[in-house]
Amino acid sequence: MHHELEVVADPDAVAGTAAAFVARLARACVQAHGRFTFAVSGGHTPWAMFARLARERVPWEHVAVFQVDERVAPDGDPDRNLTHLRESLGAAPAEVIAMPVNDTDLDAAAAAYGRSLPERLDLVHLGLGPDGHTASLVPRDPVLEVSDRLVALTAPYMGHQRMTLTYPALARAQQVLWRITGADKREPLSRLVAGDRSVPAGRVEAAASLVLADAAAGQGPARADAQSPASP
Ligand SMILES: O=C1O[C@H](COP(=O)(O)O)[C@@H](O)[C@H](O)[C@H]1O
Repeated sequence: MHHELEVVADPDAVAGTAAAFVARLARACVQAHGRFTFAVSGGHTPWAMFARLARERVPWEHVAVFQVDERVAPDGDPDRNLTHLRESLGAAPAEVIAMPVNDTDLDAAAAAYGRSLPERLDLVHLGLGPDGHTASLVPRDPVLEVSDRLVALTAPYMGHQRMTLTYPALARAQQVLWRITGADKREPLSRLVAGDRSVPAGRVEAAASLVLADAAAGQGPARADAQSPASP
């Protein structure tokens, strides 16, 4: 698929540009159809963007936040994406639809989460691992081949089993926003924008894709690719 790439100076500029993009899209979607459906990824780097987003003009009472992926770990665990998401959103009155990773029957829980997803996700926010993973679509895991479910479980990866949206769920995105920082992402970023399907991120399909990267990640071959202003 085609990715628009915008390279900005540093992680702070990525966070600010991404937050402004999300806020503009949220306002436009709420004005157009009364709701903004937003799926968010986890990891270590998104939270600066969410802290900035909390200061933007967003119609939070009309925002539904879904999770892109989650570690199977207890509520409040520092490894849970939800823990950081809730902290970052603070008092923003968004509806958060958490992945049910504490259910005893995780397969049934994943299927139930799949049923809760809307037909259309206005925005899916994704990160990129140094190994080319995105969401919890991790290299060599059978989850990469799941085509009949919207939500699935992985084998243990970096300390935890994960629940993740699958490629068919990500394909419900009207817009994907990738937020990529750091020199360790340079190689996978090059592969992503080149459409290299040998890395998990390269297999994501969606209606539109904007890649926001800092200079450390966006140097090299990726930098020569298309650049465009970040507006929805
Ligand atoms: O494990 C994960 O890592 C990726 C990348 O995280 P980042 O902090 O390096 O951007 C993330 O997108 C995914 O949601 C997460 O579970």
